[in-house]
Amino acid sequence: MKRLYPVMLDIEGMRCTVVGGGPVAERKVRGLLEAGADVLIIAPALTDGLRELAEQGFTRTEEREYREEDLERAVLAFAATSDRQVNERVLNDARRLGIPVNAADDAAGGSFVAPSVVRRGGLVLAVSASGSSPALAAQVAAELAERYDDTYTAYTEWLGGLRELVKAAVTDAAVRRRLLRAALEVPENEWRNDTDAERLAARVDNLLRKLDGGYRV
Ligand SMILES: C[C@@]1(CC(=O)O)C2=NC(=C\c3[nH]c(c(CCC(=O)O)c3CC(=O)O)Cc3[nH]c(c(CC(=O)O)c3CCC(=O)O)/C=C3\N/C(=C\2)[C@@H](CCC(=O)O)[C@]3(C)CC(=O)O)/[C@H]1CCC(=O)O
Ligand SMILES: NC(=O)c1ccc[n+]([C@@H]2O[C@H](COP(=O)([O-])OP(=O)(O)OC[C@H]3O[C@@H](n4cnc5c(N)ncnc54)[C@H](O)[C@@H]3O)[C@@H](O)[C@H]2O)c1
Repeated sequence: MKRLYPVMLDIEGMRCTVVGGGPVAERKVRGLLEAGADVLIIAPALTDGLRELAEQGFTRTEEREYREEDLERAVLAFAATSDRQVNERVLNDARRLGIPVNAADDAAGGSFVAPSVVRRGGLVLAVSASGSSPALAAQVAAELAERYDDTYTAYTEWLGGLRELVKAAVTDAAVRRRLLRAALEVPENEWRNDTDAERLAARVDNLLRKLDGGYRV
């Protein structure tokens, strides 16, 4: 089994080429669109879902067989056809061009695998079994989706706003760290009230005062 290195890529506005137009390609395309990618789909036949996305202008689509030029300017490539030889060509072309490539039909053949993903605003949970069991990855992600409900969308936003303030106001790194950890103890009924900049600033002040030693900015 490969030892994989996880990353969270910023692909907003960047060209990602998906070769194939079946249900597997559709799943990849939807994930790419959630990250704001500029998706190009190459396939002679498309699922209804992919056709709809193209008609609504969310993707560019070429209804034909793959050729190497399709990878031009791509930052990511996906080989998701049902034809092993075509997928192999996509893998080789992408490698030659230095583009990271996903092989939907071969866990070991690509340069990255697609994890199962749960999004809660800024909180993104990605689960992989490194190709050994996509079903397990999906099951664990479903469990996480229950554990981390939609509350985490607003919670992550609150934490992000608070952290910006703290980074600007607290110069001591050790204090900053303790404060940001203490922020995780603030109960939901309290952080929900921090609806404007003034209340958020008061929260930072309050957390600072509660730290050992009564440190204040
Ligand atoms: C996570 C997820 C993300 C996504 O696709 O976006 C994903 N597969 C999902 C579902 C799924 N895929 C398959 C089943 C049937 C049950 C089973 O076989 O287990 C189910 C379950 C279902 O459908 O319920 C069959 C399958 N998958 C691969 C092969 C080829 C091979 O193994 O060689 C075959 C055999 C095909 C055949 O038999 O012909 C290959 C890959 N699938 C991966 C990802 C990568 C490794 C991920 C990892 O292990 O961490 C990897 C290597 C390549 C890649 O695509 O990146 C998505 C769940 C999304 C969600 O629901 O959240
Ligand atoms: N990674 C995964 O999660 C996963 C899950 C199940 C299956 N698979 C694998 O992924 C493959 C694709 O699955 P699917 O269910 O989407 O298949 P599918 O048969 O529904 O679709 C295959 C697609 O490939 C396109 N295609 C064929 N030749 C092409 C070419 N020369 N150029 C461009 N496009 C071409 C077809 O037009 C079609 O859109 C399967 O063969 C299987 O090996 C992967």
